[in-house]
Amino acid sequence: MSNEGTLSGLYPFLHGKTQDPTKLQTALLHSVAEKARDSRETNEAFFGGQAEILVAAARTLAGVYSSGGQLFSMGNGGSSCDASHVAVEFVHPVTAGRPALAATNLVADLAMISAVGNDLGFDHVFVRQLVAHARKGDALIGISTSGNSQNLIAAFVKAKEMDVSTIGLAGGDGGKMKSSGAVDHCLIVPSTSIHRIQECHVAAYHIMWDLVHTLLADERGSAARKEKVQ
Ligand SMILES: O=C(CO)[C@@H](O)[C@H](O)[C@H](O)[C@H](O)COP(=O)(O)O
Repeated sequence: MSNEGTLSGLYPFLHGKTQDPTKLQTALLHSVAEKARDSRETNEAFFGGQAEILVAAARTLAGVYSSGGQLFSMGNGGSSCDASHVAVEFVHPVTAGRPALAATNLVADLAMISAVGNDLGFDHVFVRQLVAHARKGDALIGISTSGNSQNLIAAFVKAKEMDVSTIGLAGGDGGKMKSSGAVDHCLIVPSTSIHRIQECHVAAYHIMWDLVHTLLADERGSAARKEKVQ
């Protein structure tokens, strides 16, 4: 899936070993086209293969919200930014008229992360917060390009012990996120390129957010119709 290796010919240009500006421009344009194609193909393969898992995850999350639960999000590095983005998306909907839904980003508090990381170890930074804040019936989403970040896996395992629903966004072969059996809905981007995986993750949680609102609106509509009939 990844085409990262095929572009290694570009690097001599960037290190000034080749002085031909025309060749460099051609190589740069070629790189844009190649990466855009890879991005498109990865996106199509991902959503083509995993739409049902995405809908199932959205149904679970809509159920959590309609029962008064909330969402927690987590990730490392670039995926920590995605975890933050997920929480903002739910709390502060960009589309007018959609209700705010409770979501907490477990990566937001540096004092918390440094205290738990320093005292107990980095593997505990999400588990600790989950135990403190989550309740039975809530949901946890974890984002990892490799699927192998131990702090996420530990939190997923703890979430299942606490009856918290789990949604995972991974890449490659899904790593431990898939093999742990602790993730109820595991979406795996079929690529080994971190960038392509991250791009699909953003699209996946945007779509999931939209599906959750659609499901909740449908539920409100059904309840209103029932009330009218009675
Ligand atoms: O890919 C980026 C930035 O885009 C890196 O910062 C990356 O997120 C970090 O290496 C993470 O620690 C990787 O963790 P994970 O995605 O495998 O869970």
